[in-house]
Amino acid sequence: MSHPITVTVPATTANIGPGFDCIGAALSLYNTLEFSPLTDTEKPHQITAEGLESDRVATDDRNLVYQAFLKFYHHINQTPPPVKIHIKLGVPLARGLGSSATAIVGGLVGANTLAGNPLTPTEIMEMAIAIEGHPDNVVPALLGGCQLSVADHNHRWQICEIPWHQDIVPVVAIPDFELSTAEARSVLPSHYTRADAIFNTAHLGLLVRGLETGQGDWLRVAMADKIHQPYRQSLIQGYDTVRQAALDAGAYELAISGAGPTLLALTDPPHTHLCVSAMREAWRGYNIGVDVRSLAIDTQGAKVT
Ligand SMILES: Nc1ncnc2c1ncn2[C@@H]1O[C@H](COP(=O)(O)OP(=O)(O)OP(=O)(O)O)[C@@H](O)[C@H]1O
Ligand SMILES: N[C@@H](CCO)C(=O)O
Repeated sequence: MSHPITVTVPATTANIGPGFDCIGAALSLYNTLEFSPLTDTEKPHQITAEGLESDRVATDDRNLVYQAFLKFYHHINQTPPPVKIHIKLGVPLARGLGSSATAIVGGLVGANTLAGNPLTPTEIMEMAIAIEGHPDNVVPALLGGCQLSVADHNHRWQICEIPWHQDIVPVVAIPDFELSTAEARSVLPSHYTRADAIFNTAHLGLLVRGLETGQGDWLRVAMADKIHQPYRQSLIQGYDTVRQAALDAGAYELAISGAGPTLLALTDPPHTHLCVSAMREAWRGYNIGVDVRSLAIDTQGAKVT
């Protein structure tokens, strides 16, 4: 490794209502990871972090960027080189905006670049999905855009980009409490009724067409879900109030972003400012600090410079 390498990875919002574990979109909010050689030392790594909540990031062997880095070298049967990793955090941790995906994708892309790109982008994607356990954050984090990921009978992934209409604005309300994905998955049932399966199938189909066309009538209906949101709403104090505030301000609908607790409203440009302030005020009514932002869809995914 001779030159420092910088990998920029976008946040992602997964599920978008009915697309549990299969659809997600990249957002214009980023983590930046710098990889450089570590010389004149016995240590295998030196990990530092700055920015948003950086004191909450492990800087030892448990660091998720480093874990992914190690897994990459194990996969290619090489000894990992001593590495300095500096993390600039823009994506809040454990809030449902794919922070773990940025770490996994960043660690794999950084390692692959340092090693001279022995793995193809598809192989990196497959490794990222295997580490994260589901594709809906890591795939858009890697590729950008809104991505639907479907495994075939041979466990190969078909990745389908869903066009995102330019007039659909994602607004995220990020509260100042964490909800780990593991906890938010632990409350989900293991079986669902046929009615619930049909409900989500129909709504995901409508969501895909709604995102593509920007048709408000479809988007108002399409974000409903029976697989995860009904079970997670009680973990997010203020959910109903924030949702109602967003709808009253003109949002099409609101969904839990990823595993939560961030809430994602989809709206149109004329209602964006109203929506931002309504969601902020609604959560503040619960004495919950909140950072509300209107974002854009990132179209580039992980970038190496
Ligand atoms: N930049 C980072 N460097 C190291 N570890 C990170 C980084 N970002 C996230 N992590 C790890 O990932 C954990 C959060 O993962 P978790 O899956 O619970 O939430 P999330 O990925 O932010 O949300 P979601 O998957 O719902 O979108 C953090 O607590 C931390 O251990
Ligand atoms: N589909 C995942 C996204 C969060 O990692 C979930 O909702 O649990």
